[in-house]
Amino acid sequence: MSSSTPKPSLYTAYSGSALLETPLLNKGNAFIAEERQAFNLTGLLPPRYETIEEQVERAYMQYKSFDEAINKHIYLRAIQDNNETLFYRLLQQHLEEMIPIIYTPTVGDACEQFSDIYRSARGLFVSYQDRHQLDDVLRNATKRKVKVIVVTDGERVLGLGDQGIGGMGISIGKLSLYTACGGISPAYTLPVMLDVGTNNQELLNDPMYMGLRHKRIEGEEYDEFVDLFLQAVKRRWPEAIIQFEDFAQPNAMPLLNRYREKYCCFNDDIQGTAAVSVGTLLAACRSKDVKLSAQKIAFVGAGSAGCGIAEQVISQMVAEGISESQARKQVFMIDRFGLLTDTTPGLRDFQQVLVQRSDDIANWSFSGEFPNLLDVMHCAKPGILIGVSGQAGLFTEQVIRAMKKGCDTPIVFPLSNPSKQVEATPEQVIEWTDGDVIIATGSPFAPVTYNNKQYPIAQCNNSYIFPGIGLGVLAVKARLISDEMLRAASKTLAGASPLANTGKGGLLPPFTELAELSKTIAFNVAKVAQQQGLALDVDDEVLKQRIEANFWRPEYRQYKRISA
Ligand SMILES: NC(=O)C1=CN([C@@H]2O[C@H](COP(=O)(O)OP(=O)(O)OC[C@H]3O[C@@H](n4cnc5c(N)ncnc54)[C@H](O)[C@@H]3O)[C@@H](O)[C@H]2O)C=CC1
Ligand SMILES: CC(=O)C(=O)O
Ligand SMILES: [Mg+2]
Repeated sequence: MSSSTPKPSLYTAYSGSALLETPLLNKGNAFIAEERQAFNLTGLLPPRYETIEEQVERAYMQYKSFDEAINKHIYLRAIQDNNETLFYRLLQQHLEEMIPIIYTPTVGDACEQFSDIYRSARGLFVSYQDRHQLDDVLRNATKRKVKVIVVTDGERVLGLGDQGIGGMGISIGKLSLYTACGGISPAYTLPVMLDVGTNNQELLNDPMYMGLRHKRIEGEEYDEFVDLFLQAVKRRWPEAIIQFEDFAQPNAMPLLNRYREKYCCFNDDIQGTAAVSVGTLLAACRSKDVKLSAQKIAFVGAGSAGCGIAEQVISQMVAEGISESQARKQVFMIDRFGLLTDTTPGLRDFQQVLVQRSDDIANWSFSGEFPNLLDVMHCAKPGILIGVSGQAGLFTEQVIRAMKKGCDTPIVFPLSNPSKQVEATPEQVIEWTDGDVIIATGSPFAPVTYNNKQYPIAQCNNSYIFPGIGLGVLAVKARLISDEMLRAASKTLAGASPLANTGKGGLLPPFTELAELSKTIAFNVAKVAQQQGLALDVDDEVLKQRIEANFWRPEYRQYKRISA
């Protein structure tokens, strides 16, 4: 991808080693002779000028020399910390190969090993001990004009539980996708780790662990700290989008509810996941020529992601014409102790509205206190099964075979990340359904060949949604991120399904098409924001131009010197 007009020169006061050590500005051997002279770089670089294409070639050769995914990750992160333009150019050229390295599944290993593999600083570590000087902390950020923040407290990183400070890895990975797939300039992105301690004893015992070495701060103190942080963000970058990422269940929904009307924020695991899942389900239903509202759907894992998707599924069913109470009857939430019913104790408020009524399951036969997943398969006969439990192997052969007996062409989405936490592998699901299945996973899986037929495996991951949301929100300076805006993203994704559109190919378009798709998502999201009075009212042509103008490309600019 290359822009038609060269970018204007960039004026900078940096020079010498400071310029080479600023990843947003560093060009390595791509500094031309005049720049080397003007910026005191002569002698600091090998003499030969190189184009970015030549640099990419060398970097790719070096990348290939690593066998293990985690080492490839460390290598790519080092390039990112040295020369961001080169990093994104390399990524752009090898997107399909490298997304699993910078994102799920390898980012999971990077979070687990964060302190062991730590090389250099990136983003902001906002720690509880610094709570009285958050304005100073934010002022220290190396980026001056921040437009997108991904913030985590590391308590539920993918399906890997509490990773403490290691959560920074997921904020970094998400923002890399904002740039690679949503064109948000890396100059405007900021990964944030809110360090409130960790309850992961292994980390607390680990001499290498770099975070605060105490149990997590909880309750009022925690809430106050998050609030102080958000207020400081608002003062420093009033228009920034804040993406809450990988907060654990007790905090995820309350934080979203507390701030969704106040700040331009969203929770990726609740809302982004709901948008991508409903979009992918709509595509799956369209390819089967059935309506989502005619389906029964079972969830394994009634947490943030599960309940977020379920509510969005219900909205979609209602939009298709059935009543809300009927829609709720068609949704079966299964958690650790079985099906959520009106007699299940200790449910959170967002779970209570998703229970089955005892009356409605009175004629079910099951032996435990609550029906388990297999009972739900036998008694409800759902056509859709979604896994968001973070627990590997919960979709057993017995479960999948029972499901297949009860419906035509099951739709099975084991969405837990990273790959090692998946509820069942695509290979297993395809075998247990004799190849008659529509499948999508949260992490990438290679296509499966079964009975001489090839099955591409769609990656139903919120990364299809958030880059386009970011691009759209920034294009019209939206004040808030509404459910309707997320629904527009979801619908756009559903409309781009090769399988639903042509009867062939993947359920979702490949990641290599995501940059273009993100622009369409951005446009549709921005239109809805305008209609809701949440954004600048520009006409469609101007909106398209703004989206293009905001879309950063990894190309070097020429530098001109300004005095310090
Ligand atoms: N594909 C995607 O885009 C996304 C995938 N996810 C994945 O979903 C998983 C869950 O994420 P959240 O909902 O945020 O976490 P969460 O902790 O809020 O929810 C997980 C739920 O699973 C339940 N669970 C645990 N063991 C179970 C069992 N044996 N049977 C039934 N339920 C069980 C827990 O009690 C909990 O309620 C993670 O693995 C995450 O990686 C989350 C967001 C996006
Ligand atoms: C994809 C994602 O956000 C998660 O697994 O938490
Ligand atoms: Mg997440």
